[in-house]
Amino acid sequence: MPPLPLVVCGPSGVGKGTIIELVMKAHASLFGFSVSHTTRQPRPGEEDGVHYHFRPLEEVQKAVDSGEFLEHANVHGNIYGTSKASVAKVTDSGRCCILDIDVQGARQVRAALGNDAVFVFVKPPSMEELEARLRGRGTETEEQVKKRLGNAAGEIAAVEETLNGSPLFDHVVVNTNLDAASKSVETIALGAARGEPAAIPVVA
Ligand SMILES: Nc1ncnc2c1ncn2[C@@H]1O[C@H](COP(=O)(O)OP(=O)(O)OP(=O)(O)O)[C@@H](O)[C@H]1O
Ligand SMILES: Nc1nc2c(ncn2[C@@H]2O[C@H](COP(=O)(O)O)[C@@H](O)[C@H]2O)c(=O)[nH]1
Repeated sequence: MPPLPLVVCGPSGVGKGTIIELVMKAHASLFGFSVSHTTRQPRPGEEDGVHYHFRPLEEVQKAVDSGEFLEHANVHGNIYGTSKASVAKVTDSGRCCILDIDVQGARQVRAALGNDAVFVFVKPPSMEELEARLRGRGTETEEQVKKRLGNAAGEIAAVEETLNGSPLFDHVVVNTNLDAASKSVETIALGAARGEPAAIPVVA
C-alpha cells in the first residue's frame, strides 16, 4: 500500500517540530517533510526552502487563488499554506509526507483526503508547561507569545471535533516526556508509511 500523508497538529510550542525532527532522523528514507509557504519573517537559522518557503502575501494569495494549495489559513496573524507541489514532491518519491499544520489546515486536509491521511494531535501536559516551552524557545516577541497562547485553548478544544461524523484527529499524543511522545508519534508515523489507515488510537 502506498504511504499515507501524516498530519501533525497542536498548539504553538507544544513540540511538534521537535518530535517530527526526531522521527524523520530515525527513518530518513521513509519520510519527507512538506515545506509550507508562509508570509511570516524567517527566524534566525531558518532557511528558505528548508523550513518554509518564505514569500510575500501577494505571491501566496495569487498561488492560493490559482488553486495551487491543498490548504491555507491565517495562523497567529500570518498566512501559512501547504502547496500541492510540496506534498507531491515527497509522495512522488514514494515516501510518507509529514505535514506540520494548524487546526484550520487539518480540517481542510481531512475534508479533502478523508481517511487517506492520518491525523495526530500533540497536546501539552498543561497550559503552564506550554507557556514555559514557548517562552523558553525564545523565538517570539512578548506580543506574539500572548497571541499564540491566546489561540492555544481553542486549538486544543479541536481534539473533540468531528467532521462528517468521524473524529477530526485519529490520535492524541500528550507531549509530557519527549522520548515517550516521539515514540508514540513514531509508531503512528510508521503505520502511515506502510499505508495503514488509522485504527487504534495511541495515547502517551
Ligand atoms: N517534552 C518536552 N519537554 C520539554 N521541552 C520540550 C518538549 N518537547 C519540546 N520541547 C521544547 O519546547 C520548545 C517548542 O518546541 P517546538 O519548537 O518543537 O514546538 P512546535 O509545536 O513545533 O511550535 P510551533 O508550532 O510554534 O512551530 C522547544 O524549545 C523544544 O525543545
Ligand atoms: N494551516 C497551516 N498551518 C501551518 C502551516 N505551516 C505551519 N503551520 C502552523 O503554523 C503555526 C506556527 O508556526 P511557526 O513556524 O510560525 O511557529 C504552527 O501551529 C504550525 O503548525 C501550513 O502550511 N498550514
